[in-house]
Amino acid sequence: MAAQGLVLAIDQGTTSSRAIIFDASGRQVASAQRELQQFFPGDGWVEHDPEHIWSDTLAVCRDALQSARLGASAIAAIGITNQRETAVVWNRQTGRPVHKAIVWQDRRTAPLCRKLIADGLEDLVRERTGLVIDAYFAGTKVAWILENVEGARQAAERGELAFGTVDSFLLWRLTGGKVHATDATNASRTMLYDIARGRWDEDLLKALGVPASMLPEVKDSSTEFGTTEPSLFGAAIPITGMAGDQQAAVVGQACFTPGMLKSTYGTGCFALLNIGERFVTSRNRLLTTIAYRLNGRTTYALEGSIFIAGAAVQWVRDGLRAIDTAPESQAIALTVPDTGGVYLVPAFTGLGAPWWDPDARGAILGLTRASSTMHIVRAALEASCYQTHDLMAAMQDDLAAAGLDAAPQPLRVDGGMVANDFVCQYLADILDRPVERPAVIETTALGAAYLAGLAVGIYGSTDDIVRAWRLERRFGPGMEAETRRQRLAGWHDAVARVRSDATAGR
Ligand SMILES: Nc1ncnc2c1ncn2[C@@H]1O[C@H](COP(=O)(O)OP(=O)(O)O)[C@@H](O)[C@H]1O
Ligand SMILES: O=P(O)(O)OC[C@H](O)CO
Repeated sequence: MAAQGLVLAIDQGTTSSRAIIFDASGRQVASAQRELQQFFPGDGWVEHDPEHIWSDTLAVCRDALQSARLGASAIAAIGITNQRETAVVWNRQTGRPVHKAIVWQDRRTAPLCRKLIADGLEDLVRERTGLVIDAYFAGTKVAWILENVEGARQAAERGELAFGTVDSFLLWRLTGGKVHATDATNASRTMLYDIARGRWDEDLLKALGVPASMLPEVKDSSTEFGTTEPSLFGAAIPITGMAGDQQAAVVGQACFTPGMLKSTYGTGCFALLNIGERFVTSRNRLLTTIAYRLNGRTTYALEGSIFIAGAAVQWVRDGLRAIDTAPESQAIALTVPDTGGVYLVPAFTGLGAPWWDPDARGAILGLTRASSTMHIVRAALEASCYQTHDLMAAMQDDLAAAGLDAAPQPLRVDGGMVANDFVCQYLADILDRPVERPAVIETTALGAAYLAGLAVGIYGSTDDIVRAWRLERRFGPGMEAETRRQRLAGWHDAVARVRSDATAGR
């Protein structure tokens, strides 16, 4: 046990930046949050200002310390977790970003991705990085910055520019420009990192024209990354944990055994299944990614990424004005016994796994004169459950193909949307497997705190984290098999209708 048991977790997300101070038992001592300004400068373009990311992060850390009336010396370690894939390029000399951060949701590099596919790189990318070629990942975003920012390519070739995902940029700033590093989970989201061999991949760097001199050092997820510049918080604090937010949730949910899985329902939904230390690629267009790297040992996960989950509820609130608040969706959904055959396919920004169809667009189908906003609200919630079903089915098939134990395990859920009991119950019904909601649904930040705490001895091993996990409620499946079959058939028909390549097939 370390002298001090408090850890400060920084959770820099897509829509907000949070700082949460946890004690050794995983209890929240204090927290602070700021909304992050979004920029939409073109169709399908999404940017953040790295200076906002930095100033908000600094502010929430200071606010959390202040609200707990704690000085920096009371904090044993900092853990950082972050929105993944978002790319920042900055000048090493001045520390200034050369462009706004290009966010994971940004689709501007779709044409470059199509070219990479036409050049026959799909198999290479899958075998080395575990990913599909898609604008989602950081690599093509860096290539875009080098291509489109005046002088950037020449500066990069002179070794003057640094690239990093948000964790890496924050680490650079927090250490006063001394450390340029990332962790293996974040590296695994760049499409530039060979996750089987654990090194940046020369062939992919060449294909995208990214100089190796720009890249951060890749470290374990729980290790010494550096210490904060003393002037920032009044004393230096060690930074000892780092992971992408979905991987941090795997740790926060204590999914340390192969076969265990978690799904996080925030803006989007990201399901990760621990597959152990063997790198297996998916035959169902799921991603293989690094779940965590501890003591030099890599654990992999299969990941299903759905771009719209809670964001569909936001749309029902702000676009449709059918509800005033997100939590209200539960009571409204329960006013009707079912959706009356209405399906909402929330392909607002295309479809993610397992379809990977950037040109699909959302739709509400099955409307009749009896349909009401209640049915649509319910359909928006059910959509996340159906999409999760499709991911789970793909995962089970991949597990069986890889010869791994295929017995379905309970799904551990977290994120803002799982406060909704209707969603959790419908999920259990549609998946036909138990859904477990933990006592702490801020598992992303908790996971970052665990990673940081592991490195400074607050936790002796992952066994301590397994013991700390607490169930709040278990939702058991209760739907008739025939009802489930019919609802899923209706959903798949609805998906077929919105897919951009479906028209030709019908
Ligand atoms: N009770 C609820 N029922 C349904 N959706 C909810 C509920 N509470 C929050 N949400 C949705 O969850 C999302 C917020 O979750 P959060 O984990 O904070 O997301 P993120 O980290 O992606 O910003 C929002 O999209 C919101 O619409
Ligand atoms: O910021 P979030 O919670 O929406 O998570 C974003 C994911 O990391 C994108 O891959």
